[in-house]
Amino acid sequence: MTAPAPVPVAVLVGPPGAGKTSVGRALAAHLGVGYRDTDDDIEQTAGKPISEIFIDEGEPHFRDLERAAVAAALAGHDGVLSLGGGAVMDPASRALLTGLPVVFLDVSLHDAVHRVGLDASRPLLAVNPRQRWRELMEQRRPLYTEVARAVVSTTDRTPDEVAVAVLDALELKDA
Ligand SMILES: Nc1ncnc2c1ncn2[C@@H]1O[C@H](COP(=O)(O)OP(=O)(O)O)[C@@H](O)[C@H]1O
Ligand SMILES: O=C(O)C1=C[C@@H](OP(=O)(O)O)[C@@H](O)[C@H](O)C1
Ligand SMILES: [Mg+2]
Repeated sequence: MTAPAPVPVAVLVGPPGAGKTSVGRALAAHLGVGYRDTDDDIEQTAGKPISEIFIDEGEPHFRDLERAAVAAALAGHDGVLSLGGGAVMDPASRALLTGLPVVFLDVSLHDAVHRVGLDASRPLLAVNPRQRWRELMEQRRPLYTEVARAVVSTTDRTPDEVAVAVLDALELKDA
């Protein structure tokens, strides 16, 4: 008999600057489980930072790597998983999220841009970050909402406070 495939205990989605990576680490520590981030997996596969993938091969290539990274992580991780902010744009990735404990980390424009505006490591926000972030969110908010079992705001909260709110939202408090 083959062992059942691992299922992540929580999957975090949301826009850049929502705090997916910071909250994901805090949540994994609270739960005593492993942490995985598809952006880290992509950088490992490519052997270079995301900013360089965008410069050298362009966004479509990054999205191909991201689709593969999401599929691999969802099939092979039983801890906390954070996705890159644009991962939900891919229909195949959205389909893979069906039925999983997905949390949409929401955040105000003000807080997000304060956290990551003009950040060279996020090429999509490298120019005119306020406008770019607003446009990204207009396009993606329905997708984050579609895949999520719960929505948790990270505005005016520390990553630890958000992690506790995620535990609550997913009813993992006694886990
Ligand atoms: N709740 C928070 N309050 C203040 N700063 C935060 C919070 N969450 C994340 N940050 C900071 O914002 C930046 C982006 O956070 P990160 O976790 O990488 O977000 P994401 O993965 O959603 O893009 C980092 O510098 C991080 O330290
Ligand atoms: O929103 C996006 O399209 C992106 C978000 C980034 O991850 P974070 O959401 O963790 O910042 C990273 O995957 C890449 O720069 C593209
Ligand atoms: Mg991140």
